[in-house]
Amino acid sequence: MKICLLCVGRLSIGYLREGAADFEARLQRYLPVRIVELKEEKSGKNDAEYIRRQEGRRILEKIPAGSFVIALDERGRSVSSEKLAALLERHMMESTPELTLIIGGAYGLCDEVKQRADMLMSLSEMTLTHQMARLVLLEQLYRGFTIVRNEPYHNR
Ligand SMILES: C[S@@+](CC[C@H](N)C(=O)[O-])C[C@H]1O[C@@H](n2cnc3c(N)ncnc32)[C@H](O)[C@@H]1O
Repeated sequence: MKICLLCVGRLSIGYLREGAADFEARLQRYLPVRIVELKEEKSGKNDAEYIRRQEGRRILEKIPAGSFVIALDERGRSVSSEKLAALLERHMMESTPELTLIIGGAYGLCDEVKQRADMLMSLSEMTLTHQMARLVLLEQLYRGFTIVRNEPYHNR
């Protein structure tokens, strides 16, 4: 199995870039990880729906065929680290070719992307910046694999 992260926007903050690179490198020990950064829509500044739709179009074009799609949304299903680990393990056992996780831009994800997703997942009920969400997600994926492999990282 491979992991693809589709992210609207870049990591412009140094400490988040550094943290994300660290967890991405740790994750690569378990499986190939590809991070695709998509352009943030700059036009239509006061039209959130237009921005979401434009960014949504770019996201939908990049979803790899045959992948299981998880869209990140604060209103999605909240899962514990153990449940995320179980989900990762299940997809590896079922030979899912690719897990695609999507992080939206400043105005979130459009309905078309949410409908395309197989699951909407929340990292917290609180709203994170898309840059913070990327770091938290990478850490949780790494944590998930250490749980699957029973490696020392997650202390319960
Ligand atoms: C600044 S947030 C967008 C907030 C937007 N107002 C909304 O209602 O979705 C940018 C992106 O980060 C991700 N994100 C932020 N907080 C999150 C959370 N608590 N759980 C899951 N994803 C989150 C989502 O993918 C979201 O589209």
